[in-house]
Amino acid sequence: MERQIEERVLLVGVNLNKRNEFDIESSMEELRELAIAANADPISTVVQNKDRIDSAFYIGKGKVQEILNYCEELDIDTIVFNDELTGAQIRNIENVLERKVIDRTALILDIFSRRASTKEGKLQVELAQLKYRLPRLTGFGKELSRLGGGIGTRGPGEKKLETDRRHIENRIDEIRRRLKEVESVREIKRQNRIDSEIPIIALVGYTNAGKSTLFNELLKAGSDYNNEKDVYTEDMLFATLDTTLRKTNLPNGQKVLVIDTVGFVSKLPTHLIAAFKGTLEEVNYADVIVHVVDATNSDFDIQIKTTLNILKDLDTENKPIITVFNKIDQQSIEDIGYNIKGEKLYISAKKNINIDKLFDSIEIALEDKFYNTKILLPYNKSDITSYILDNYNPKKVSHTEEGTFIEVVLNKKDYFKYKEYVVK
Ligand SMILES: Nc1nc2c(ncn2[C@@H]2O[C@H](COP(=O)(O)OP(=O)(O)OP(=O)(O)O)[C@@H](O)[C@H]2O)c(=O)[nH]1
Ligand SMILES: [Mg+2]
Repeated sequence: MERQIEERVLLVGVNLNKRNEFDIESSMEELRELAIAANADPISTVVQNKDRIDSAFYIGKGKVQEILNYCEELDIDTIVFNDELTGAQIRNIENVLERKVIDRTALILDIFSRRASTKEGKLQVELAQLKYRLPRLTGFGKELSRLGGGIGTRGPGEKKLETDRRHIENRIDEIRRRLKEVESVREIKRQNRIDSEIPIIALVGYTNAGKSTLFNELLKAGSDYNNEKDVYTEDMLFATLDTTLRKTNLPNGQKVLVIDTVGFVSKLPTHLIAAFKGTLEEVNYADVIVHVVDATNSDFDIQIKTTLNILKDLDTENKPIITVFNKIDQQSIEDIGYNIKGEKLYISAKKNINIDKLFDSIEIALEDKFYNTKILLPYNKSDITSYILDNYNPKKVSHTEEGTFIEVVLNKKDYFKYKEYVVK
């Protein structure tokens, strides 16, 4: 475990009063939760109303002086800004405050660097961190870190982030090469999955919506469910960072793959979106997308928009989307009243409310790719019988005089291949 650093942080934001954005209180609250997720201790918040961002200081220069007083009074180690800063802004502010200054992007990258667990995830986070750092090299005064570490100084694993341009460029090249290798392995696996024609259900949505909780709940219906394989869930932003993919079966017996994905957040750093496109690409191959929404969050409408925008970027527009308003155990349906295209359901992943309805909707969405089949295989066709028993989860198997009778949901390819054995 990493040594616990009690980094005392001050959160700073600018209220531009733009429409269609989070209101500033929600945005600052989200920044506070992000700071907690990075193990920091958010001590206080400062917001300035402004018409536009100051190009030299982000906030007004006078405000920076005011913040210096807070920093001394409150014994602040680090100041976290709610938007991405330029290298010059970081340098200018650090010169006045004589403390480490980081922005929302560095904060998010820091959380990701602590949590990424797969080889690919770690490489992607490091790449995103280095690309973020490259144009800001002069802005980072490592010596200003009063704790000798903390947010913005960590890389995945134990590695210290590099500060030398040439080293960074070399490291970026090396990571790119290594990522290519990992990607080619993933491409082979993906091709195998496409060939096996097992349909894919992808759970997507804003961070903390309940995707992982729903993932575990959906897998419970599977015939070989084992709770030791449950994924991690937590009331915290970015509990999940790596895509998890698991095989299971629907109540109708049909085999499926379910994927749990990283959550989205507003102002997701562009480098990180690029980096995580790799793992999110799995969503491109999904047959159904289940968009999980936290119905108890007062900003769920903006969270929906943020998610849909990122999905659009991923080229998933022609896929069926089922929107599930989750946490309905804590929110009345009448209060939701949100208009959205496609199918809507109200569920609780935690309290198992309406999960059966979600299964029905998923089965219907997959219907045209699959056939509810009754098949009778003579005993001299035992190779076909074994193939079906190995690859499907039949609803019923019985041995009759004429052969093995199987009731099963077959995929299109197999249905037509074995059509001569289908019984009405
Ligand atoms: N009351 C209530 N809480 C829920 C429900 N579903 C999930 N939660 C809680 O919401 C929090 C977040 O759940 P997760 O499943 O980790 O959410 P996630 O979408 O995977 O979040 P990230 O991986 O961080 O993006 C946890 O504390 C869950 O226990 C629900 O139906 N009702
Ligand atoms: Mg999760």
